[in-house]
Amino acid sequence: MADLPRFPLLDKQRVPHLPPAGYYVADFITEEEEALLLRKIDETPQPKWKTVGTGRRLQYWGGTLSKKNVLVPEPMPDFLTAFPEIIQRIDAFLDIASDVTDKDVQEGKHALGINQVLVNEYKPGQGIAPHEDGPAFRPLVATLSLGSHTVLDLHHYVSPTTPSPPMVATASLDPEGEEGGGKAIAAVPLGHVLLLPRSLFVLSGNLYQSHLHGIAERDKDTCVAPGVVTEAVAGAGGEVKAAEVDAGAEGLSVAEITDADADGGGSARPVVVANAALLARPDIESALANAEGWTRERGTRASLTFRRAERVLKGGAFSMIGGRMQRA
Ligand SMILES: O=C(O)CCC(=O)C(=O)O
Ligand SMILES: [Fe+2]
Repeated sequence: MADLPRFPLLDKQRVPHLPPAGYYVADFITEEEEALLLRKIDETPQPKWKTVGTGRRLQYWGGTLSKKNVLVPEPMPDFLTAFPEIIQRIDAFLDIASDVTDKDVQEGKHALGINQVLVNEYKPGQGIAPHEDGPAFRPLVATLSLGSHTVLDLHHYVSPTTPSPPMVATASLDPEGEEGGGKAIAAVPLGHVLLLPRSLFVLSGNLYQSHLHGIAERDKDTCVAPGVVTEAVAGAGGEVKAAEVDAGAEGLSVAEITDADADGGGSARPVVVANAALLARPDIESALANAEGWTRERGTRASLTFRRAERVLKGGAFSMIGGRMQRA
């Protein structure tokens, strides 16, 4: 697909204060479906798991990329295609919400067209270094959160020639967080999104292609809504800094608390969550509107990231034998 589809029906779910575009959909699945998916993920045999970074575990379904960024396909498991039929549901949801035509869909041209699912499991204190998912995938991914909330941080690059650049960190361009990429990123994220269990977060376009995302290694999070002046901030002399967001024509800015993310570990200094108004949880939304904010310990969270590798290895000398792609 040459152009990325637009999502007119998701306007109300568009996360404000962020470059285009992130969409937050609360309660995409039921608690029963969440429990079933968590059980199936947990039951996955040991060899399917890979441990990376600080102990985070992950699984790939649908195949992995070759060195040339071509997906070597493998069948999807029943728990992602049959019960719950979560892959079809996310594709249908994105098709309906987008400007993709019925004819396109009948011809198999979906807005996303999921062909790979990445499962990450995070224990409290675990995260994922800021990274890009990269050009091998369509710049449209959907992530389902299970088991616990987390806070997703969105980061931007800074030019090394910027006069007095802000504190910088080195980006890891490897989604498994094991290789340093070398490009300078701003030390303070440009925004945060609170991901509650059962929500679907859609990351697309500029936000996918020109920014990074990551999860800080914390045991608990304290979050506030945009515009709330917290005690921590007031105590620090009201140091609320407006981090200019490089949002192209939109020219947005996000209130950002100085150093809110600089200290990891168990710290729970407040982060401003851009999707505070989209959570569909009045109790959490009212806590976010208070100076004390909403504080919650992280539990074990599993996320499923649904994406489309643009290039897929076709038949030829290979075929599906015994459930795996093998030389025929
Ligand atoms: O767990 C998440 O929400 C993000 C996972 C992610 O960014 C990745 O694995 O590429
Ligand atoms: Fe990612």
